[in-house]
Amino acid sequence: MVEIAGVSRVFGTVAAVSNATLHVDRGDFLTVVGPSGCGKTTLLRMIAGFDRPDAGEIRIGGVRMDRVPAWQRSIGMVFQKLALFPHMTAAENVAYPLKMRRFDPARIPGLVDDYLALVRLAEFKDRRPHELSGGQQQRVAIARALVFGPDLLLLDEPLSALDRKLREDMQLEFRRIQQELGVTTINVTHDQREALVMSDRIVVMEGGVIQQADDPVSLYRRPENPFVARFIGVTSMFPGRVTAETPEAVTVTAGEATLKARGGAALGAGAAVECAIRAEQIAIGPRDGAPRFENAVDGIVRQRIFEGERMVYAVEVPGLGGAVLNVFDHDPVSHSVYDEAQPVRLEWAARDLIAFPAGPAPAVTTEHKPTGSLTT
Ligand SMILES: Nc1ncnc2c1ncn2[C@@H]1O[C@H](COP(=O)(O)OP(=O)(O)OP(=O)(O)O)[C@@H](O)[C@H]1O
Repeated sequence: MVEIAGVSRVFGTVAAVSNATLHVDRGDFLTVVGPSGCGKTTLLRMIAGFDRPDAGEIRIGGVRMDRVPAWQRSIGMVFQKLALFPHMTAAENVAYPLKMRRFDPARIPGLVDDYLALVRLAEFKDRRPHELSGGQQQRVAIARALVFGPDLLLLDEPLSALDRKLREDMQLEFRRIQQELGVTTINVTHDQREALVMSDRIVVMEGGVIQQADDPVSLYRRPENPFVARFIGVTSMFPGRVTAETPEAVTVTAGEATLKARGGAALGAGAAVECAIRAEQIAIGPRDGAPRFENAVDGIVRQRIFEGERMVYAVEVPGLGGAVLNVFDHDPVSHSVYDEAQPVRLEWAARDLIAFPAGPAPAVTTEHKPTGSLTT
């Protein structure tokens, strides 16, 4: 449905987007996620037609977009700053794009009612924006973006102005509507949770470069470089060196510890590595407990935070050069609780420790489902 091939955009000396290649299947919800300044809005603006690539090409529905102006593209948009017309009712706001596109006036009231019902605002149709809550206003914006049946929906941080509870409700609401209509959607956000909750596929960007594109579970399970490992989930990192390697497992020395890590990376004995371990994969227990996993290190609790559904520990590990590892205990009610300054043992399975080659992340552009090459 959307094909982006080798797209670059440079502003002066800033490479906002570098050689981005990705595709979005019809009906998919794709989220571009990355920290502030990573280039995600620039990419979205080029898809919308508000800006043009310096190199590469964008196709929507098989058609090259080079000479198609924004207003001729069949795209609905919802942005963080809502552009609802304050003097119009919800129904008039939703009718607006239909009037602009010269829909048959006899069809307009029915379409407006259908789309207000879709976003569960049927009984609010006569209210003006200031008479609606933030979430309700956002629903009007969604109805207005979709009512004319666009081929593509673009979302640019549409939920970031909402408070947390409302934002989480609206994430599910967006997903419900998107699945009900089957509209192809590209969303940009800096919020990794939002990306995981809403998307069929996620593209992680950093420094204008696509770092990884994958479905949410694969991205979480198999980050391809330290940036993705750190950005998605809560991950602790520490340096090490490979001492032995088989296809199944890598043996790493890190500080005074010898650890087993997930295999398959073909690093080679002697390679310097960055080790990554997720907070929820680490088990915390007493130092004299029976061993449970291949890897074990002794540490001292430096911080403990009770978040209700989980306990969050920061544990200093002198044997790992003083690295501080984040640990989640997701059953803090039935498990023992450890105090600050208390000695503990941390354990985790070999399959959960990832050894990445040390050094700058390679500029990889990976696609889980590769498409054929594009021809002009
Ligand atoms: N019109 C412009 N002129 C000059 N530089 C720009 C312009 N637009 C974007 N940039 C630069 O390009 C880079 C990418 O910007 P972009 O807005 O795409 O990032 P972003 O990931 O959307 O960030 P944020 O989450 O903060 O909106 C940044 O370094 C930004 O300063």
